[in-house]
Amino acid sequence: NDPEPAHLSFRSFINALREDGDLADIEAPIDPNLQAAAITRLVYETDDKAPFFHNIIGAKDGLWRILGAPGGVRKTPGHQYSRLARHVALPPTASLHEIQDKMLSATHLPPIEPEIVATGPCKENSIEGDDIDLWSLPLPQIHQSDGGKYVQTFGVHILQNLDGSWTNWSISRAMVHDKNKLVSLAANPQHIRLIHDQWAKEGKKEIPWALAFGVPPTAAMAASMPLPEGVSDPGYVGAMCGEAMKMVKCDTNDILVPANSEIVFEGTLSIEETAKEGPFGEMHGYTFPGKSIIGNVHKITKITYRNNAILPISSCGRATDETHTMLGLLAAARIRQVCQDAGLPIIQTSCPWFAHATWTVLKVDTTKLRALKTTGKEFAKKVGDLVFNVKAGFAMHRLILVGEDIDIYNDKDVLWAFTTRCRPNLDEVFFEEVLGFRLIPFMGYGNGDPVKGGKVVSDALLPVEFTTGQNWETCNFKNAYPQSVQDQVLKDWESFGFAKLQE
Ligand SMILES: Cc1cc2c3c(c1C)C(C)(C)C[C@H]1C[C@@H](c4ccccc4)[C@]4(C(=O)NC(=O)N=C4N2C[C@H](O)[C@H](O)[C@H](O)COP(=O)(O)O)N31
Ligand SMILES: [K+]
Repeated sequence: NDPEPAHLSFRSFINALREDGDLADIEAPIDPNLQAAAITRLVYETDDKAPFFHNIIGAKDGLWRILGAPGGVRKTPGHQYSRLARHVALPPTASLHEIQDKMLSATHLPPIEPEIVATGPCKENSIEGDDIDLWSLPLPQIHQSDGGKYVQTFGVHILQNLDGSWTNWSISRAMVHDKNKLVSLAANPQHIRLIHDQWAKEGKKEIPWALAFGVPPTAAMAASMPLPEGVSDPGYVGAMCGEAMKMVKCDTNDILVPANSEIVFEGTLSIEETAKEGPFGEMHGYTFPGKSIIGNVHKITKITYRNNAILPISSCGRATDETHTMLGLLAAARIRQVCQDAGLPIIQTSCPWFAHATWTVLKVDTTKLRALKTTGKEFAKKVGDLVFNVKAGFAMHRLILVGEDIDIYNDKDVLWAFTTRCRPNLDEVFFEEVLGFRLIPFMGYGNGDPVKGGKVVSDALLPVEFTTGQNWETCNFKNAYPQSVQDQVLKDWESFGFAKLQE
């Protein structure tokens, strides 16, 4: 057991899940080839407990146990997002808005730089140089048609820009390419790509790099979020937590990694060496068998790891997994921040799971909106021009604008507003010149340019919300009857034989 709390220690986080009744301890022998990921996949599709595989077939010398679905959703009413809440030291009843707020809380705070400690649990064991043979490890096969063993689906890549003034953490998939090599996907505008190109421009051949698995949960959340260029994740997370992150230096380069990481791959990201990467079962729910692209090669010089190390995996695909609950939710959070920093009257943003992180719903403060004396067309264009040209908006292809009466974290509310208040075409502003996201099937496997356009802002505000405000009465139980009638109905409800109402 680690002394740190759950948001600062992966092992404490796992213990917290167990205490929440949100962990399935599985002692049976489990095959890392498909079986572990398949169990994890069904956990996502049924909102069940996080699977902790204690007995992975082929594990040796403490490499490794596996935790699946670190960021999954629960079915327990009122506790649906407790696994995410535990990542950021919020109570298990925290809402998605509160989780987003917490992740944005350090936006305008000075960083608290990490504390470098001499050693830590991640240094308990090591494998070096020629002894490194990834093929001898119990590598997970996440989906049957993946192009390789995606050992990396929830570790944190750590890189610095050329002068070391910026340390970037990010989650990007990587599959095993050779006994000591990975190949990863990080395309424009991701920061790994940006840093890679900076070093390439200076004629460098390789970049010092580390990949840390089983990092403090708050670090995994920050790594999943598009912080502004130049904002170092360690200092941001320190400011968020109100204390310095404890980091140790890699043995074979100067990269700092969280001291209590489960497993650390140390090495370099090659500037020139590339290799076939993919296909991989994607966050939008598709694998296109046999379709690979070109990725960057990482060379591992040393592996260090804790006793009985734990590998976290994301068996991503159809909702609801970490690519929706972390990637989508936190990109939406940053979109809120970007809009507010630009003075737009946006009070909340959400990323409905059914939209697989391709939609962001924006709740507008319509009192402030009316003061702008603008129209739906103008406002939609303003929001799109901003959001579709910043990194946080990169993966989003539809923004939906709604008023205060909509609970944007409730799918029924979102779809009711979208289907009844947004006239197709007339109330929509299309963007064909902005950067598009190739991984979405209608882009990468669609009819148009795979990396340009295909975006829209759908104005689901009625014109009256821009002038004098809501002029309708919603036809539902809470709004179409006087309170006295509602009270009477609720009082009689169960005595008439109806089921107890969910709060
Ligand atoms: C939480 C999470 C985020 C992911 C990913 C995954 C998980 C679990 C897996 C399961 C591995 C699937 C793929 C999905 C895949 C993907 C690729 C592009 C866009 C969205 C997803 C990609 C990836 O492979 N490559 C990539 O460039 N970015 C990814 N992100 C998004 C990035 O972590 C996010 O964008 C951050 O902000 C990066 O930091 P930065 O802003 O650059 O400092 N992966
Ligand atoms: K990041």
